[in-house]
Amino acid sequence: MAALRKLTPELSRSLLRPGGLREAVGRRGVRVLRRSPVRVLPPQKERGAAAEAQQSPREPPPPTPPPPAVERSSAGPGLWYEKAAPGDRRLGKVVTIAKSKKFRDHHGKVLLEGHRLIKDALEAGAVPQTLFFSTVGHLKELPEAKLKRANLLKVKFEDIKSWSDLIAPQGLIGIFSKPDHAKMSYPATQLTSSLPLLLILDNIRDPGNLGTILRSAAGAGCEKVLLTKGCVDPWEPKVLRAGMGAHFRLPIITNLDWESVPSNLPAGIKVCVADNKDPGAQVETASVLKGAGRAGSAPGNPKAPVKSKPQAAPEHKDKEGATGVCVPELAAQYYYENWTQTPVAVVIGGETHGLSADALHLAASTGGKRLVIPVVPGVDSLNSAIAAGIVLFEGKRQLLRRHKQEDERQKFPVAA
Ligand SMILES: C[S@@+](CC[C@H](N)C(=O)[O-])C[C@H]1O[C@@H](n2cnc3c(N)ncnc32)[C@H](O)[C@@H]1O
Repeated sequence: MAALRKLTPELSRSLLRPGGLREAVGRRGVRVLRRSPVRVLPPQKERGAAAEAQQSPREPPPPTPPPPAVERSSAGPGLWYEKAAPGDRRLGKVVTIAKSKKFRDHHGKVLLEGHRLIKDALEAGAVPQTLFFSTVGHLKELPEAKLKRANLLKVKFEDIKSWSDLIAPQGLIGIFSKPDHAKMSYPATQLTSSLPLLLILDNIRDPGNLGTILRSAAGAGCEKVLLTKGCVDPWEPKVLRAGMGAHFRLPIITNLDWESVPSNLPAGIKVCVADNKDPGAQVETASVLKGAGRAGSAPGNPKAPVKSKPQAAPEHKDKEGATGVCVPELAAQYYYENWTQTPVAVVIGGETHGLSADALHLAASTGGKRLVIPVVPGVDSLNSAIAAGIVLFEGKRQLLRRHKQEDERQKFPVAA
């Protein structure tokens, strides 16, 4: 009976509600209340009255649950950030993006780590989506205006450390929309130092090499870099790390097939190839299999046996009967002899197979040459990044010297 008395106020409240209640007997003989499975709604007016009755001061409606708590703090005017709860799924995404090219391509997102890289990216106009940081101080060092549309998420340094690839993580990682070179604005100093010198990369597979080459290209003042299909993704974390910000200093055009390379080059360009192949061997084998490895050592005398005019050789079959793609003959010269004209491009071959037949055809069609870095006989080819550095900085030296000579001719014209 005591239990029944306890229920009485609840029962009376329930009876006020439309739809009615029915009583049922509980397991231990105590009457408990159950909602009727069928609710008959009164006409609209009565429902309003019932609602009013529910909202009377004596009968307050049950409080609506509050929205999920999001702790937001200010990092400056108009700059709000959240604190990540343990197990926040956005943190997991970071790792996925970092590791999967497929994910990066599919979602059009890239991962950038470290203060300097993120600052460079923001200044070049890259669009941040989410920024993970461990202290508010990190945000203060970045251009504030560029952060306003990003999700800012404060996480524990230990978490960043556990995702980070860096030896000394800085506590700052960002997910950005994949930058579009056509929409980037590169640093003024880079633009004013830019030379009519382009770089084409042919199957560079190693992330460390690609990053190092991009860094050298930016340092030499290259106008842009073209990456043919087969090169490693430049947005891979290891490439970004080795690139040291080069990605945001000059246009990098990716995933090109050889047919579309010429349309990405300025008109009238000469394309040269950096080549470790011994031109002496070229006389005997005017054609090589497409993609097959070629002689690895640099020549003693690169000029001796080659013809100066490039010409395409016909297709042939090799000993095993596989159809080969013929490569044209190209004149060879040492890299330190004059090869620059305005504009000029250099192709660097891949680590495994060296220069492709496509690269050699492009060079032949533009009147380009093989550029040879002489090495001690018996020493194998140079690392692609080292070769790129040597050739690019020599190209820079030649272009600047020519520029200086032209300047002097204009200042002090020789009287006819
Ligand atoms: C590691 S090498 C390629 C080795 C490859 N196994 C071959 O035999 O061709 C990669 C690229 O670096 C450049 N390179 C390496 N050594 C060079 C040299 N001595 N002179 C000019 N370019 C060189 C070439 O563009 C070459 O295709």
